[in-house]
Amino acid sequence: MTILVAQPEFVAQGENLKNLGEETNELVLDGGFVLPKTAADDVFLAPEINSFGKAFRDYNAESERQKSVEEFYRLQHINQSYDFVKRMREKYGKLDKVEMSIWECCELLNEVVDESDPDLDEPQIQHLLQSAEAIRKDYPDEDWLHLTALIHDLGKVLLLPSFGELPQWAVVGDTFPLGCAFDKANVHHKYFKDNPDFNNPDYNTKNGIYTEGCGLDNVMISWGHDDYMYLVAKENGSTLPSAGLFIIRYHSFYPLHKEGAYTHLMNEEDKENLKWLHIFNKYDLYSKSKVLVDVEKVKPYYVSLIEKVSAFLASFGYVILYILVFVSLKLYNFFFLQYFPAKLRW
Ligand SMILES: O[C@H]1[C@H](O)[C@@H](O)[C@H](O)[C@@H](O)[C@H]1O
Ligand SMILES: [Fe+2]
Ligand SMILES: [Fe+2]
Repeated sequence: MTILVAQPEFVAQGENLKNLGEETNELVLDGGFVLPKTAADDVFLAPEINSFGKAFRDYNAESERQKSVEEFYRLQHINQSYDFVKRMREKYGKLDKVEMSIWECCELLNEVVDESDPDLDEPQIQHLLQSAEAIRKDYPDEDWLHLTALIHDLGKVLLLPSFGELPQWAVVGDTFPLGCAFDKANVHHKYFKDNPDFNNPDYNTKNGIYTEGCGLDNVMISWGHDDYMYLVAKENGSTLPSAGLFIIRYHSFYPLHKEGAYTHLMNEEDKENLKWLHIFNKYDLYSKSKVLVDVEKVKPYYVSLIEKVSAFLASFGYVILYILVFVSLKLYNFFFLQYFPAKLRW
């Protein structure tokens, strides 16, 4: 298995489904997750209803849960302003909270439930494993994708006391850019009218402070678990391919990846990476289920994925390290730094 991928090659979905084998149109219900079973099937067949008996991401459904989700978006839309995001980026950019491994952090999500999500009210460690297990089945060789799924929502630890105990509106929910007009494609768009940026003439035009094609890297996106995890990955020197980092950073940016809004801000690299995000999104969304993953059962696989190269280092020892350090620092990175160091600064 290749473990060091500079940038994974994009394979059209039908191609990738070949490994599912059988030439049948039958659907397989697997822990609530429906997979298409034919190699000829180019179209991903997603489950039609979530575990509450509603359509996925139906923000207008009549239910108690939907009322609290709407209240969540009211608060989020009012409070996430350009200045707020700027302050959060500065504050959390210091990475002075704690030091812990990826798996330790996953376990903290046992305590976290996402109030913005109409499709899942299970502890978030379940969501990490449900999405990672689902994507692993269809893409068995793309270990960077398994790891990306495992960590994509880890930033939700921001809700916990040792990470600053931010309110839900500052951690979860769909994301959107600040510094330009709020697009109608955002769910519950009406609540933006009470956002301090709404009437700011610098911010309320289509491009606002940005230029067309400037690249999402240069855009201030609402603060939350996506940007925080991206920052942690980046600052800890993660060697995940750029598509993995893109998925982590923009997976909640539904107005863009689902509705096609704000695409004028993307550059060429963003467009390439978006193809992988589209694939990832199906697993992120449709794996949400009441059928829980047995954490202890799958733990060895994910722990070994996180630790992969440390084992390599231990077996070859310092002699090789000594030689390689002198050959080139790049080679050192290539052979010894897996996607993440053992302990991360958060
Ligand atoms: O409610 C959900 C949840 O917070 C997810 O983690 C996020 O990625 C989605 O965009 C959002 O709709
Ligand atoms: Fe998320
Ligand atoms: Fe997710």
